Amino acid sequence: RRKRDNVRKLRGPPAPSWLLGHEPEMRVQAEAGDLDFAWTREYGATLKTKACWGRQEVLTADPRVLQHILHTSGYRYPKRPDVNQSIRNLMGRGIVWASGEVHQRHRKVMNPAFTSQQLRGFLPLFQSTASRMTQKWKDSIQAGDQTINVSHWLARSTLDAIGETAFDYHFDALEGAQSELSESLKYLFADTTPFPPAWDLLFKALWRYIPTSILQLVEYMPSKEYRRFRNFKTLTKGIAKGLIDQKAKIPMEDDATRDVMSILCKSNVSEDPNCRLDEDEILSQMATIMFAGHDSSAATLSWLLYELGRHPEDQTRMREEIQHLRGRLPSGTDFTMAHLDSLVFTNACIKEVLRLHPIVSTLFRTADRDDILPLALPVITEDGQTMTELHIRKGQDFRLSVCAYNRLPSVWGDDADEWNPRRFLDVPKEKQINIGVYANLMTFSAGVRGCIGWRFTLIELQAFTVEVVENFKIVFPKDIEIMRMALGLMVPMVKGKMHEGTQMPLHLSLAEE
Ligand code: HEM
Repeated sequence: RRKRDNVRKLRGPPAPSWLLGHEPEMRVQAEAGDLDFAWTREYGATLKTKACWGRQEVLTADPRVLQHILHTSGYRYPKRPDVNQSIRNLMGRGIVWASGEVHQRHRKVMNPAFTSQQLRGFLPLFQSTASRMTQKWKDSIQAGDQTINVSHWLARSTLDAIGETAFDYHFDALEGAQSELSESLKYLFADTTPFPPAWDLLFKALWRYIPTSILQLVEYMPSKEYRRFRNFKTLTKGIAKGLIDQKAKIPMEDDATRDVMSILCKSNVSEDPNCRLDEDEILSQMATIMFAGHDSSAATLSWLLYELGRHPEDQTRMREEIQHLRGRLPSGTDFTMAHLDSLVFTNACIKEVLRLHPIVSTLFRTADRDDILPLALPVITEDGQTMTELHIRKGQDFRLSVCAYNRLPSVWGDDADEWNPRRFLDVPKEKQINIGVYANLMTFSAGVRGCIGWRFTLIELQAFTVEVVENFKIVFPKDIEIMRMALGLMVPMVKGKMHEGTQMPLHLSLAEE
C-alpha cells in the first residue's frame, strides 16, 4: 500500500508570510547561498520551505536525493513550469527549455558540437584571446594603472571566444567594439530579478496553472525584466538568422568551419526527424549558447582570480607549476591540452573554485509522479524521528541546492566553507556518492540535463588561468569587500557599490618583475 507523503514531517524555517513564503527572503540574501548554508546546518541536508500561496517546497543538498532526481530518474523531474517559462522568455525554444523527447532530440543534435575532440580544437583560440586580454592588462599597468576590473575584461574575452567558437562571429569586444548584444547581456539582470516586486512573485507562482498556449504570451508583458529578456532573445536570434543566411550561400561540403552553429545547421537538412531542429529551434539554440556560454566562464574566472589574490601561497604554487612546465618546452611553444591537463595543482584550484563559487546556485524541479527518495543523510523530523526516505506526491517542488551540496562537510570535510584546493589532491572517494559530470561537483548539474558545455568551460578556464597566472601577480585590494550576488548567475559586486554592477577590481603587477 502506498505510504502517505511525509514532506510535512520535515523540519524547516518558519515562513514570514503565507502569501509570499520564503521567496522574498531567498531573493534578497546578503550573499547568494547564505540561507541554504544556514538552514542545512540547522535542519539537515533536506528540509521544507514555503513558496508563494502557502505551497510547500523541499530544499535539499542530499547527494542521494540529487542523484535520484537528476540522474536516476531521467526526465521524471522536469523543471518547475514557471522557471521553464522564464527560460523560454529569455532563450526561446532551445535545449535549456525543451523537455522529455524534445530535449532528447535537441541533445542528440548538439552533442557532436561538444565532444572532447571537437572542443580541443578550440584551445588555440582560447589561448590567443587570453593573450590579447593580458596584453591589454600589461598596457594598463605600464600606463600606471595597476587596478584592473578583471570581470569586465573576462566578460569581453569570453564573449569574443563564444562568438567565434559558437557562431564563427567576431564581436571584437576586447577591442572595445560596442555591440547591441554585448550591451543587452550587460544589463540583462541588472536591478530586476534579485528584487522582483511581490506581484511578480505571486504572478509567476500561478503560471503552473495556466495552459502553455496562453502562458507563452507572458513574454510580451510590458515590465522591465520581460522587456529585457525579449530584447536579448530578438537580438541573438536576429544575429543567428543573418549568419545562417550567410552560411546557406556556402555549399555544405565547402564549409570547413567547425563552429557549433555549422553543426546545428547541418541538422536542419537531416533526413532523420530525430536529428532535426527547425529554424526557430536553431535560432533559440544560439540565444541559449550565447547566454549559457559566456558569462558563466567569465564569472568563474573572476572568482578564481579573487581566491588566488587572497591566497598568495596557492598563487605562487600554481605559478611555479606552470613555469616548471614552461621551462621544459622549447621557447615559443604553446601548451597543448595534455600539458594543461598535467598541471595537477592548477586543475585542483579550478575544481575548488567550481566547488566554492558555483555560478548556478539552485536548480528547480517538480516531481511528475509520486515517488520515494532515499536519503544519504537522514534528518530528524518535527516529531523527533529519524527520516531515511522521503515520500512525495506528484507535483512536489524541489529546490536543489547546488551551493549547499558543494559545501557539505560530510562530503568535503570540516573545512568545506574554506578555500582549500589541496582537498582535490587527495579526495577520500569512499566518502562520496558519485554525482555530477565533473569532480563530483553539482556545479554543472547531473544526468540527462547536465551542462553540455562543461568541457568547453574547463578548457577555457585552463587556458585563461594559465595565461593570467604566468604573467601577473594578483593581490586582492585591502579596502574593498566583494559580495556574491545571485543575478541570474552568481556574480561578484563590490559592497557599497552595487549600483556599479558586476565587478572584481584586483591589483596586478607583472610576474617577472
Ligand atoms: C562555469 C561554467 C558553467 C557552469 C557552472 C554551467 C552550469 C550549468 C548548469 C548547472 C546547467 C543545468 C541547468 C538546469 O538544469 O537548469 C547547465 C546547462 C547547460 N549549459 Fe552550462 N554551465 C557552464 C558553462 C557552459 C558553457 C560554456 C556552455 C556552452 C558553450 C554551456 C551550455 C549549457 C547548455 C546548452 C545547458 C543545457 C543542457 C541541457 O538542458 O541539456 N554551459 N549548465
